[in-house]
Amino acid sequence: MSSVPLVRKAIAGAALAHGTSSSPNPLVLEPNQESQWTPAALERAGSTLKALNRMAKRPPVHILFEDVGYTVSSHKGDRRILHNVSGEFRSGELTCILGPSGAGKSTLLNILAGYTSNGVNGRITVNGHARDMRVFKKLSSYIMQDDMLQPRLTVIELMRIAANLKLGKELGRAEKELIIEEILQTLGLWDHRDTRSEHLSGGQSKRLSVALELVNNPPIIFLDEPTTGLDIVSIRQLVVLLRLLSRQGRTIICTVHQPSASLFALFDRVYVLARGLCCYQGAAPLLVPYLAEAGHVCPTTHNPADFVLETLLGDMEAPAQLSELCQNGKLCRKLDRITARGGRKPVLHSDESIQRIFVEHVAKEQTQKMEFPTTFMTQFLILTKRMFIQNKRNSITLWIQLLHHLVSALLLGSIFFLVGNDANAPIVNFKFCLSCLVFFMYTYIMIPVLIFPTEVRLLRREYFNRWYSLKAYYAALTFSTLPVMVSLGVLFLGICYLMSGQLLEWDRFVLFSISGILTAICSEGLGLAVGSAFSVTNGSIVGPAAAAPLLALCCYGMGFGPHIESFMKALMSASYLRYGLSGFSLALYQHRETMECNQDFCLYADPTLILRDVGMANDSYIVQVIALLAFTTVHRLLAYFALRYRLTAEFSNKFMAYVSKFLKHR
Ligand SMILES: Nc1ncnc2c1ncn2[C@@H]1O[C@H](COP(=O)(O)OP(=O)(O)OP(=O)(O)O)[C@@H](O)[C@H]1O
Repeated sequence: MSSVPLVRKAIAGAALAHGTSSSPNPLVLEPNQESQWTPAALERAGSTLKALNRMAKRPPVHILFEDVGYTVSSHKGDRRILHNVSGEFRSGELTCILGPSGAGKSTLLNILAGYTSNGVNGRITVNGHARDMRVFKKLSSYIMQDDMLQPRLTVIELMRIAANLKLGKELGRAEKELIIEEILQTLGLWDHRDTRSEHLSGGQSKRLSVALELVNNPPIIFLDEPTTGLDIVSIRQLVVLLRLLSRQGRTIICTVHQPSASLFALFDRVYVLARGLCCYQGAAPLLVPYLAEAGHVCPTTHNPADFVLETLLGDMEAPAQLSELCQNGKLCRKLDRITARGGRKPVLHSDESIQRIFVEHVAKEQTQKMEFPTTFMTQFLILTKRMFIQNKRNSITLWIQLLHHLVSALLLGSIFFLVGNDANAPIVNFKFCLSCLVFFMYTYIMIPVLIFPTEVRLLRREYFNRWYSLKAYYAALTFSTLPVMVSLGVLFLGICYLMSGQLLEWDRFVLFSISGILTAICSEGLGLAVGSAFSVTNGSIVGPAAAAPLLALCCYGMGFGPHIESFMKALMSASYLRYGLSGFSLALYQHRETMECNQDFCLYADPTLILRDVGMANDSYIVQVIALLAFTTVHRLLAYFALRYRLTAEFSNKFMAYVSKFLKHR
């Protein structure tokens, strides 16, 4: 079988991606169009194919699913979203899942990609074997509908990070660079390699999402609504590109809302869903005859994709009727020759050879102990570097933070001006400590509460596609915020300390600063836990609501320290802020000479009396530090687990299932 038509198509796709095509439909070439292809376009397309094929060391993958159903539970009872649909997606084909809004397209894609598994029934096999998610995830990439790109990084930087994380030491630096260049050339992004992701157009962003996932050459790519929000030219470019990639032996499955007639013709296989039922599965050109067979005759001037959607929405009986006709996806309409003109079957390997390659590949993957392509340390270093660069480039946020710390420090310094060594005003100085504590608490709880929910959305695709472990991400996140937090915290405390007239002793200032920074780290952990579990709106309520009782508990007993009730003492020990406040107070008053008294009698000239009356006389500084570290660990573990659950689609479903069970049993 000649490979010339295939190469022609690749050339066409690549040329289109480079904007050099003048053909209205570059994927279908007439013989006399040959001369339109310049040597440069030929060379470029040839090299594109070479590059991607050189990477293609992965097995082709066929996915078969039978009687797949999906049920969600809510307090109103169970709801069936997918009704035992079947189907098959093959290597070398570009498949489109089509259907009206709410038909269950994304749900089916989530199930096939392995993103949803709770509430799912049926069988999914990969090349004849039951799907093993551990292996399958290494073979597939899922580009989600609301996919977001890491901001403040250029296209080439993002590609390098993806290559370093996904390819590890498998390839050297030069080879990685070559692969990156070739992928970007193929996707028409090479000229934009120095553009930051937030400045890319919608179409370029979608193509970059595909480029990032292509780095490790996955044999299966799932894309949920990749064309949403794009103009007609960008949609066409993207679909042509996906078709080119499928021709290299990949299985590409995407959901599409309403493709135009010319776009529809670019898909090899169409899977039509309506009300959770499969209404058609097979070659795109056979959809119209199939509908006619069922009594729905598509006018010749009509777009088949529009017609099928209108039929499914306009005729209440149509989904059930069509589903019965194709046995809910069990029957597939196949074309002997898939392409309309001069093409060939896109299957690149026989089933037996696929089976053999796949079995070998699976065996290899299973013997490899590593869950991710790189070690924890490599992931940690790459992610930390990425976060540092992003933080550094986010100069407005840095300036706002600096201003916030400076203004607050000057304000507090002015309010508590030179109260530090005044024996008449020890309670005022205690309030100064409390104000510093409140500053660290609110600042560092609210930053992650407001920022982290967006970060979770950014993280979702990378985490699901196994770029790195959550532990590495979390460790990098913790580490990357430290330098700014410590520098700004020390600046704030330094200004406050000097203006409030505390004793000018280095050791006291160091202990005072340690308490402040630890309170900030601990508060950030709490903010991360809230930000991981809740949306910005809910988190903005939950964050301060959680902090308020902790704050009340921390300053209980002011003035009657020796008489604090034991149960209140137990409650107070549950507030990490108490340890912060105690740390501040001990740093200022422990082992201190008598304070200045400019009156006849100053009750609190002896600093031990102040500590006694605020209930901290028996506290030890080191215990406060250990307690703050322990709370930091607890908060960060909570945040880690909340994030892990949040990153799986299952979480909300499971949560709703528990709520509904609870309501039913009442
Ligand atoms: N976890 C869930 N809880 C309740 N309903 C759900 C859940 N997941 C999906 N659904 C419902 O299932 C139906 C199918 O949703 P899905 O997102 O798969 O549709 P879709 O075909 O992708 O729609 P669109 O094209 O508009 O994105 C919708 O009615 C949706 O409300």
